Amino acid sequence: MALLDKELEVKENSIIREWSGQVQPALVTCFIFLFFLETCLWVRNFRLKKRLPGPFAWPVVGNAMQLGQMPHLTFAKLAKKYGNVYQIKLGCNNIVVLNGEATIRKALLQHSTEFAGRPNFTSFQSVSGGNGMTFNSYSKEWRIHRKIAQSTIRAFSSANNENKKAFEMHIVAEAMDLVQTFLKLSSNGQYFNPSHELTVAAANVICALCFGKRYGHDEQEFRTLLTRIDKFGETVGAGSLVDVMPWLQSFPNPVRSGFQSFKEINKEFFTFVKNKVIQHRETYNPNVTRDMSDAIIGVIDKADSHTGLTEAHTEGTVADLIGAGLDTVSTAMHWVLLLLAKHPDIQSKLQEDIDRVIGRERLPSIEDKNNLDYLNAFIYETMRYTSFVPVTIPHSTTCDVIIEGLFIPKDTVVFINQWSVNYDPEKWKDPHVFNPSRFLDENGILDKSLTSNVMIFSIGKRRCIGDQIAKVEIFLFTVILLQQFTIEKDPSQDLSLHCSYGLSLKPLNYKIHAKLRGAHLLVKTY
Ligand code: HEM
Repeated sequence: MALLDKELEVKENSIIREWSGQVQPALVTCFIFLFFLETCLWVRNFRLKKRLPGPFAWPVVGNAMQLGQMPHLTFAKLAKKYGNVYQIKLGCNNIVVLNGEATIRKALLQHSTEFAGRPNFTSFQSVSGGNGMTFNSYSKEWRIHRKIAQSTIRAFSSANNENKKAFEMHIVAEAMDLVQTFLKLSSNGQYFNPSHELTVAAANVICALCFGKRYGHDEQEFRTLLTRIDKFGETVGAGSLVDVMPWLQSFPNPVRSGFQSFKEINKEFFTFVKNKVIQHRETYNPNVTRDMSDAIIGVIDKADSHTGLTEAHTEGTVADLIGAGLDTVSTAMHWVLLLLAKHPDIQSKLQEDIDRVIGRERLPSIEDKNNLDYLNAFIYETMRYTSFVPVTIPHSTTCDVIIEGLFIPKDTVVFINQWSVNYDPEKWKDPHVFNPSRFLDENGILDKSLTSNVMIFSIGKRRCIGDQIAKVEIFLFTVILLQQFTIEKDPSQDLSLHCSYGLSLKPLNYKIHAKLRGAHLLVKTY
């Protein structure tokens, strides 16, 4: 038996050797053929001006291997060589990359409809049950959908004084809860990673608006859900390989397992939101609008008009707002704390201003915003310097379009490199230096013509619809934390600006200590 096994083994080995002896040259020939074919096509299209400028794309993978860890930096480098509009290839997909303020403005404002689409990516269909607004392409239905989401946000944050105040109180309440949590985590001189607490705080603001409910910092189920959502942006960010190389799904590899967990995260998150919306539907009273979920149910589910939208879109909209609202604001606050700890001189100056304008006897309010120019400058500089949404969610062209004299066909995927706007050396002196004062004029007043040059919320038809509420949240969280604490870095750690890449850039783990500034903490006033 053993002999037979040995014989079979020998036979198998020789078959494998023979097979690989035939297959390997065939593979190499195939690759060389593909390479020459690709080169000939590239040269022909380039000569016939059928192809936009851009780097040579390798067969099968295109330029995927050239993107590096931080694709937005590679995109900016390539713009120096090929101009502000060029083409790369990821897998078999042609992708146009737009760089620089003038080009991006021209595309997204002057040709707003042409650039308002979203690619038909598989990963996008897993988000918000496939019925959200953010990841769906441009259409008549989509326009109605976006209007509903936009007016719901406005109604609950700025439509009238009463709602403005209620929104402000939600944020102040969360900020004060964060103060208590930081105090606990800093007890006995401890240093802690603020990441999770910031996510809970941001999630609670948007959950309070959408569901009229908030969660405690130590509610385990909520914490687990939020930790998993943290990974969401890695798959939908520009340069993610899941959608452009579908063949990666056919054998075990990190991209495939990343996509599996992306689908699970989305399912879990969407089920959480859907259940809340269903509870709202069951207790819905048309005479009392309790929160954003009720408002959206009222406009989509209960409306007589033929919007083309269904109950599934109601759930998709709420999921969109929560998803977009928590990750971005918490990432912004993550950078704010890191930069405060890294620049104690800037932090002291901010606190001096806060003490002068607000003092220690009352809580800050949104009315203080106009009197705190240096703090506003600090927040704008944080957004510019970190450019933490470096490339927008991928767009696509809704029809053929010509930009900067270059032809882009319908349904082309378009990456918009916001980072290139925020680091343009023509616009910003020493862009790699963190300097909030660049936004102040000689009298220390915020220069609004400069702040409008920071690009982080995108522009045009796909511009972020939560920009105003995000700015209010970031201002109130920052001013309250700075009034109560001095943020100190862990002396045993070098505070680096290294971050992970995805839809948003997130700082890598760091630790801080929140040192109480006064003898006692202001009592809760809500
Ligand atoms: C500092 C915080 C935020 C930043 C930096 C930010 C940035 C962005 C960016 C870059 C986009 C993509 C635009 C594009 O594809 O061209 C976007 C889209 C969006 N944002 Fe925000 N966002 C923030 C906060 C929020 C908040 C708080 C909400 C709502 C609660 C929100 C809701 C949305 C929605 C619904 C979209 C999709 C718009 C569309 O596809 O038409 N965002 N945001």
